[in-house]
Amino acid sequence: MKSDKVCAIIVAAGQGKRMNKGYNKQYILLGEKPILVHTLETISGNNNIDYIILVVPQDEIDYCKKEIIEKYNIQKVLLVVAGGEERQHSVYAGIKNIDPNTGIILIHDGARPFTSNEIINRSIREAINYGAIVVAVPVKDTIKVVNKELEVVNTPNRETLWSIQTPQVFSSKIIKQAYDEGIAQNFRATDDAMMVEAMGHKVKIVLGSYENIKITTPEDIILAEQILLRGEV
Ligand SMILES: Nc1ccn([C@@H]2O[C@H](COP(=O)(O)OP(=O)(O)OP(=O)(O)O)[C@@H](O)[C@H]2O)c(=O)n1
Ligand SMILES: C[C@](O)(CO)[C@H](O)COP(=O)(O)O
Repeated sequence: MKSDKVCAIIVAAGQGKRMNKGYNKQYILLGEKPILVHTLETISGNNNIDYIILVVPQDEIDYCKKEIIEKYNIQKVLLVVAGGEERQHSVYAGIKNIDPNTGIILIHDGARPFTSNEIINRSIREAINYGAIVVAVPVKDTIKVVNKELEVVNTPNRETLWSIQTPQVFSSKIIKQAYDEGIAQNFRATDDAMMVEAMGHKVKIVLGSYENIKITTPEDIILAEQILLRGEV
């Protein structure tokens, strides 16, 4: 029996509040397809990924099965499960449902439709070697740390700063242990690597792409339309 399956957990159980649409941002059409369909097509089309667990809000499970997976004929989705209050609870819902023969878990935001096969393949390869990787790009702006009064506290050296994206890819043993411990301790993490860092395991950066944006606020849609057009040329 194959004991090194690669699982992709796609977290799409947020509410898209900052998009302010009145419905979940992942159903906004980019070109002719919802954002979530673009994401799922890239992930399911990747030959290194064996199966997908899709995490969505409890009351959107049936809608996603019918209007996303069936309608757009998305392959490899083994389960659609309900997410939780914060992103980390949604990821954990996915982790708890993996096939026991899974060796690698790739975690990706449903709201990042422009990852690529090249990034996915490279990140899986590095995770096999290293155990824990995050895709990221160097920050372009100068970043300042400020206090509650908005006074500048310090300016970190930009060469040490990277903007973190997904996919984030891990050996299943490492990420499972990190999430079991982190959730039990109510540790708050805005990405998956933070959970692994908290357990003392090193995490390595894999170079991503400035096009691998997370669609968060309305102006991201304008940028996303342009990225999509460029990809279709
Ligand atoms: N409880 C949550 C919160 C977020 N996510 C997912 O995590 C990814 C990154 O989150 P973000 O872009 O911040 O999405 P939302 O939480 O939906 O946005 P907002 O904070 O504006 O409501 C998204 O694919 C989102 O669906 C999730 O699965 N479960
Ligand atoms: C995981 C993530 O995509 C890394 O940039 C991001 O932190 C998730 O977004 P959120 O706004 O924190 O939910």
